[in-house]
Amino acid sequence: MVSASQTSHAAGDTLARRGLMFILSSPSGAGKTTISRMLLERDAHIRMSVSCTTRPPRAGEVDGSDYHFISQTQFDKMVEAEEFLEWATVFGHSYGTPKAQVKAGLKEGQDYIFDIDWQGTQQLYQKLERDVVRVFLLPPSIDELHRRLTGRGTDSPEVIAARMERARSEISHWDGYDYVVVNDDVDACFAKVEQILAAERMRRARQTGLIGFVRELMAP
Ligand SMILES: Nc1nc2c(ncn2[C@@H]2O[C@H](COP(=O)(O)OP(=O)(O)O)[C@@H](O)[C@H]2O)c(=O)[nH]1
Ligand SMILES: Nc1ncnc2c1ncn2[C@@H]1O[C@H](COP(=O)(O)OP(=O)(O)O)[C@@H](O)[C@H]1O
Repeated sequence: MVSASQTSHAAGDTLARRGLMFILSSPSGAGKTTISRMLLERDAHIRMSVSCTTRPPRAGEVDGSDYHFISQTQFDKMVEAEEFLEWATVFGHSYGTPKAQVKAGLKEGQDYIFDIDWQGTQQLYQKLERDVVRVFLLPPSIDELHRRLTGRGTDSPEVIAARMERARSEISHWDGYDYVVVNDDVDACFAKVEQILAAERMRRARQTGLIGFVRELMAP
């Protein structure tokens, strides 16, 4: 008997696949950054799409890794030159997804995480529907959201108040997403997000190597 590993295509994991755009959105403080970092640490096949922003860096944030921190003038030039896949204004600052890295990577089977808001999600979905997976994280309660924003210790009381103010309107966009996960226990939430990613990677349309493999299986 011939085992799967003896066939020319071996296991399904080795088949060519188009990359996917894994979007994580949530109201500020619900846990997007935490879940993204866990994914990046544990999954060697996914990279972060690093956004440009005009917001000042928070303590501990690294330029080029958390964001590309740029001036409004630089941002406006990039908009003009159509260098963003999408961009939006959030909390009075500009945020945008640079095009260059992602478009080339997807073709080569590279997956990307996008920590972007609902406006950016809509724009990416309109442009690249078949590559996009939209995941929305909810906090277990509004009080817990407030505790997390305060506990993070990165924002002034005024900024926290503005983020809480905006949370309800962000939550109202929950129905523009494919998956909604409540981030109560962080490990349980992460396990669900991992399952979504695993299933989405197996979608037939993404597995570009399947045609040859199936032909081979069906050959007389
Ligand atoms: N549309 C869009 N939104 C972004 C981008 N980068 C970050 N955001 C969103 O901007 C909002 C504010 O982000 P940030 O200031 O880092 O605060 P956070 O919500 O505490 O992570 C969040 O909802 C992010 O998901 C981007 O490139 N495009
Ligand atoms: N499931 C959770 N339980 C308790 N605290 C959490 C959980 N998820 C995230 N946090 C904490 O809440 C704060 C906000 O999380 P963060 O990932 O920065 O949110 P976001 O990126 O959505 O603004 C951080 O201090 C983080 O450590």
